[in-house]
Amino acid sequence: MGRLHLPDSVRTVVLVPNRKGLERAVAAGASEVAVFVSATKEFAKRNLNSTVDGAIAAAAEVTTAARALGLPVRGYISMCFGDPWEGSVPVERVPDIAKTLIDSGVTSLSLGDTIGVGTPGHVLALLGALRERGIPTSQIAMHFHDTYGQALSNVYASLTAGVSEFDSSAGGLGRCPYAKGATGNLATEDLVWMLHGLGIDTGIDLDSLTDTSSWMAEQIGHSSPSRVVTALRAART
Ligand SMILES: CC(C)(COP(=O)([O-])OP(=O)([O-])OC[C@H]1O[C@@H](n2cnc3c(N)ncnc32)[C@H](O)[C@@H]1OP(=O)([O-])[O-])[C@@H](O)C(=O)NCCC(=O)NCCSC(=O)C[C@@](C)(O)CC(=O)[O-]
Repeated sequence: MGRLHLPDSVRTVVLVPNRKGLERAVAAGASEVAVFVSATKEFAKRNLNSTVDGAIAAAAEVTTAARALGLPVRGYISMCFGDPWEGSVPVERVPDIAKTLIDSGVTSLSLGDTIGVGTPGHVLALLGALRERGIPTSQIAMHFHDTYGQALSNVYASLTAGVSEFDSSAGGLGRCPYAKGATGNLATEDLVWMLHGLGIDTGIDLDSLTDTSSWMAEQIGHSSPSRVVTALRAART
């Protein structure tokens, strides 16, 4: 992070698994930190070398310390929809974890469809269950992967339920190396194209973003899975 020269308008949110991570993020100048837990036992073990409850306890400890420093904290819950080893994750499993994170002081939640198996019906059922638990959509971001091609539909369903914050990655690059079968996050370009089509101003220059993610894809040696990047590049030839 020390080598990034970012404008003040850019928020750097750093995933931290424990106090050591928090200390390193603060030293690097992070403007926000994110703790991350799992709705499934197997991923808690593989991703955090912990149990579901152990990871939540560690996240609560980091949250308390981060909040004492005045840092916003986002609480990620992975595997909210399905898990490669445990299969479909029942809706009722997530609200308790979400409520515990909120009660521990996180300023917002991000519900992860880590392996991209979620569908709009499941998204609406999950957001409804959280609303019934008293967790407003204003505190919820959604984190979709596009493994089954459902990410944009899931965003649209989330928008209809009142969610206005979504995670995505430039060019759809990046994936979680600890989740078997996980593909890249929802591509920012695909998300922005849809949002602009809905008349939602993102402030993002799609052509510049496409240039950047095309350059990134070249640096890491694999093409961007983003349909919009592919289409915009083809339209320029
Ligand atoms: C949590 C641990 C460390 C437990 O791993 P562990 O082995 O149980 O931890 P440990 O306390 O025994 O430490 C092992 C070594 O790591 C060091 N260590 C310990 N902590 C840190 C730290 N923060 N920064 C740097 N070094 C650290 C520690 O100092 C020690 O070093 P040694 O003494 O052996 O030289 C490990 O399981 C881990 O790093 N997990 C995170 C893996 C990861 O980055 N996963 C991807 C995150 S993205 C994601 O989860 C999905 C999400 C959130 O994006 C949304 C979604 O799609 O679901």
